[in-house]
Amino acid sequence: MQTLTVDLNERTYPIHIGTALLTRPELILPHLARKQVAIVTNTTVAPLYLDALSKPLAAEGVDIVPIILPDGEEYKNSETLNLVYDALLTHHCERKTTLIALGGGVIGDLTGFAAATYLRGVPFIQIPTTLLAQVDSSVGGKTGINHPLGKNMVGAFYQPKLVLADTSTLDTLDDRQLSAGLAEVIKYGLIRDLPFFEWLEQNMPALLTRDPDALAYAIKRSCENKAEVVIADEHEGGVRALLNLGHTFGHAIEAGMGYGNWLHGEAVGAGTMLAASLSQRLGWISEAEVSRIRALFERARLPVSAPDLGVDAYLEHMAIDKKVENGRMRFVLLKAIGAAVITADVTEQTLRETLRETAQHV
Ligand SMILES: NC(=O)c1ccc[n+]([C@@H]2O[C@H](COP(=O)([O-])OP(=O)(O)OC[C@H]3O[C@@H](n4cnc5c(N)ncnc54)[C@H](O)[C@@H]3O)[C@@H](O)[C@H]2O)c1
Ligand SMILES: O=C(O)C(=O)C[C@@H](O)[C@H](O)[C@H](O)COP(=O)(O)O
Ligand SMILES: [Zn+2]
Repeated sequence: MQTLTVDLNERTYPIHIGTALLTRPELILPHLARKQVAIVTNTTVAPLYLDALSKPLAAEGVDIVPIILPDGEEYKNSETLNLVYDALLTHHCERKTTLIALGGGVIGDLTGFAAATYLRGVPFIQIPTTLLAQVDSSVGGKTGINHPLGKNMVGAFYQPKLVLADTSTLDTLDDRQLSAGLAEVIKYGLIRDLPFFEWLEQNMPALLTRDPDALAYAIKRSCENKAEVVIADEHEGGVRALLNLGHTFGHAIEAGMGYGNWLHGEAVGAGTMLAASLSQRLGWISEAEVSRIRALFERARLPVSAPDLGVDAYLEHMAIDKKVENGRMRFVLLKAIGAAVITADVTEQTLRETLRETAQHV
């Protein structure tokens, strides 16, 4: 097992990464304020991993409240959040009850927001079971739910007490979901870590065939990158926005296509290609660099062309992006592979030209 630390003063917490961690209650017990946990999961993950997590904890005298939600991005909303509050209240969960998120990013984001708001805040633990959740969503404390008008529009910054990334759970993940997770892995290389990008170019076949050492390294390096950014800027006053590369376009794709139709990672992949193309139009990166980025996404089996929602529909979705400041959109763009910046210096004409590319790819 490898352990990283997200150093945030009184909110500091460990990320444990390794195999067969789910069944080790000794990793969880020190982080419980009392011996009661509510395990929030979904109808897909519960039959796979709920018992493996619950039974060893119950054997240590922990009272378990299982909360099993419907599965899908389309359920990351206020109705499902209310189901969590209902269950917590029905079972008399208290301020020292710990919420455990067992699942992918949807469960993690929603459970984290429930924890931030139930009784004005209860402790929570992230047990991510998708690659995407292990490399990104379980770390850093962004929690929340979707609104019909926009992704993650209601939420809170609320850090977990512990992240337990059991890489054995990835054995049951399908290939499409594995690729979706790789989109966020590639993101770290693009925004701040050229050597990691180069490592990914060398090791993509090993990742796709689920070589355990390659996966463990990719997860660790991703979490190190994410932790460094979050430590520098927990509440996204500045540099944290770089973690949003590809997301301004990507969130528009997810909402515009209907939540769940494009996976988050797929939308980030296609959105990152639009960000790369926009960076090229501004003269910041070369055509050769754009091709190199496209080649890596293609090898990760991710879409590199965005759907044709229509330019105006894209602009409408993007106008309510969380990075908008004084009514102006701000974009995360590339100065080079491994060097992202945030800028508001994009004319509507350049943006429209970039978005018109989407129509050419369908
Ligand atoms: N908070 C953050 O910083 C952050 C970062 C990135 C993404 N996100 C959010 O995360 C969400 C995407 O997360 P995701 O890609 O994990 O999707 P997801 O949570 O929908 O999980 C993908 C699918 O895999 C299933 N699953 C989970 N674990 C499994 C396992 N071990 N074996 C088999 N099936 C399994 C799930 O039930 C689901 O059907 C989006 O809502 C996105 O906005 C948040
Ligand atoms: O942790 C962050 O910061 C990120 O931006 C990580 C993203 O991968 C993630 O999808 C996040 O939820 C997007 O942030 P949002 O603020 O645009 O919802
Ligand atoms: Zn993301």
